[in-house]
Formats: sequence, C-alpha cells, structure tokens
Amino acid sequence: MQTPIMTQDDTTSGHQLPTAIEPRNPGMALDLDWVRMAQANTSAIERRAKTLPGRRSVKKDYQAAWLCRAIACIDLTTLAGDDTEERVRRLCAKAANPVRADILDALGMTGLTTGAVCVYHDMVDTAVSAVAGTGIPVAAVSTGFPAGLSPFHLRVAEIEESVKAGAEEIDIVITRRHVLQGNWQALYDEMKAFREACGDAHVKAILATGELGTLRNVARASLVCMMAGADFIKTSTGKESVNATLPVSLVMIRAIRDYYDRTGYRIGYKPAGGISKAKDALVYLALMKDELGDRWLQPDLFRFGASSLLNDIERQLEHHVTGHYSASYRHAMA
Ligand SMILES: O=C[C@H](O)COP(=O)(O)O
Repeated sequence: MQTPIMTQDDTTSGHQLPTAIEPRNPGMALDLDWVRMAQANTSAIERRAKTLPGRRSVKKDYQAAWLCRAIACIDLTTLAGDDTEERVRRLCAKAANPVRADILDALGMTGLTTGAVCVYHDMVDTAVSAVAGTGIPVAAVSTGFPAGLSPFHLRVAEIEESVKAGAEEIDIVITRRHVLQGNWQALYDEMKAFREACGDAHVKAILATGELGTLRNVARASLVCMMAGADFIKTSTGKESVNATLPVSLVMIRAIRDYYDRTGYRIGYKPAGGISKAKDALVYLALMKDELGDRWLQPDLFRFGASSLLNDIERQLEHHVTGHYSASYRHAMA
C-alpha cells in the first residue's frame, strides 16, 4: 500500500486562491530545434498512466477537501447546440453555489464556487450578467470551436467579440492540420495572432489531442502553443471521439514542466471532455501534484473542462456528510 500523497495540509481551505497572481506568459521566439527534439516515449508513458488510477493517492478522510478543491478548478461548461439563455443562467447559478448549503456547512466550507463557466460566444452576454458580483470569470470557446475551420479573419474577430462582451478567458482551437503536416511556423503564427486578439483575456489553447495522431505531436504542439503565448494548454473540445486521457495528460504536463524550467513561466493545464466522475478528478489532482507540485493545484493553473463532473462530486460529498446517497441518485444509478 502506498502512502497517501494528498493530505489535509494541502487543502486547509479547500479552494484557497494563490496570494500572488501568476505573471502572464509573454511567449518567446519559436525554437524549432526544441520542437523537433521533443520526444514522447509512448510505452513508458502508457505504463505510467496505467498505474495512476490504482494508486492510493488520497486518504479517505481527506477526500472531501480534495473534492472541494476539484470543484474550485472546474470550468463548468455547457456547449450544446440547444443551449438557451435559461440553461446558461441555471449553469451560472450552479457555478456560484455548486454544493448544497447544508453539505458545505457540514464540511465547514464557505464561499466555494467553480473556477469559471464556459459557453459559446452567443451566450457570453447572458453568462456575464448572470455571474455579476460572484467573481466567477466567463470563458468563451472561440475560433470556430470545435473544428476551428472557419475563415481566419472570422476566428480572430470571434475572439475580439467575446472579449468585448466580457469574456475574461478565451478557449481557442488550433488548426490540427498544422500539427499533422509538421508546419510549426504556421501553428506558432496562428496561436500568436489569437493571443494578440485576446488582449488582457487569458487564452487557453485547445490542442484537440485525439486528432493529433501521436503523443510526440502532442508534445510538440504543446511547446509551440506555449512559445506563442498560451496561458493554458487544454486537451480537447469534448466533441472529438477521443478526449482527455492520462497518457496525453502526462505528455502535456511534462511539456509544461519543460517550459517552466526553460522560461520560468508557469502555464496552466486543462483536461477536458469525458471527465465526469469524482474519482477521476482525484486522479488528475494527484497527477498534477506528483508531476508539477502544489502550485499547479490552484484554479489559476489547473481547470477541468466538464459539464457533468460537478453532479457526481456533489453526490460524493453528500454521501461523505450523510453516509447515504440521495433517493434521486439511487434512482439514477438503478
Ligand atoms: O471543455 C469542455 C468540454 O466540452 C466538456 O466536455 P464534457 O461534456 O464531456 O464534460
């Protein structure tokens, strides 16, 4: 049995924000030698990824605190073709009060919110009004999400419109073709233009890793996007057939570590798509702690892109506090 690596000390305030805000990533010139040298030892990464979920990484007594930390790191997302203003307002209300008050009281937690809400451009206005006064930022998916194949000037204009409407975070999608063709200069130029269009908004680069072919491509695309000024790198849109996976996460997290070692800038990580279970969230938090350290367990450097993860976490917290699952949960699981 392994010693738990996540203890109560790590979560004394559950979702404590860092005291110093991380400086923005200024980027750097494209270093093609570094990109070409980037490797990913697929079998070693897959072996390591396989051991992660089985590790006793969180002692049971501390799980509630860690689940609250996970909530603070969720970009609570709705990205559906049938989104309505009413659905987005409900999402924002949930982001501001993610867990029932009696459960939070029992845990001794106050002021817990999700890290952000994440919507399409069309819903930014609604979301900005709905989160007013809560301190929760609105993230907009942009640049022709999810495929990112609309005309370049329209992708840039979409970013500018979302920033104008009040989005503080922009999730751009890269052109996968640039990666598949090894056109690193084109990827760098695209990312740099998106970065500039974001102005003061934070930019997350969605790599759509399920469509990049190899882990080596994932490593290289991660580096290029960080060199071009991405503040976060994000796995996927949630719309591809393969979304966030542990092998891909290891590759991206290690690219973040290399970039930090070389430049001194901390880049955030956002796994997204298909993460819907509380126990999976704990595996990701353990992975961040293991590979990058405690600083990357804060919402300014780590987010889950997820539409349904919060529901499962809330159920687990309810179980932790009351010792049983609600009737509606038992019914849903039956
Ligand atoms: O980034 C957000 C993803 O689209 C959410 O995906 P999900 O609905 O599988 O949680």
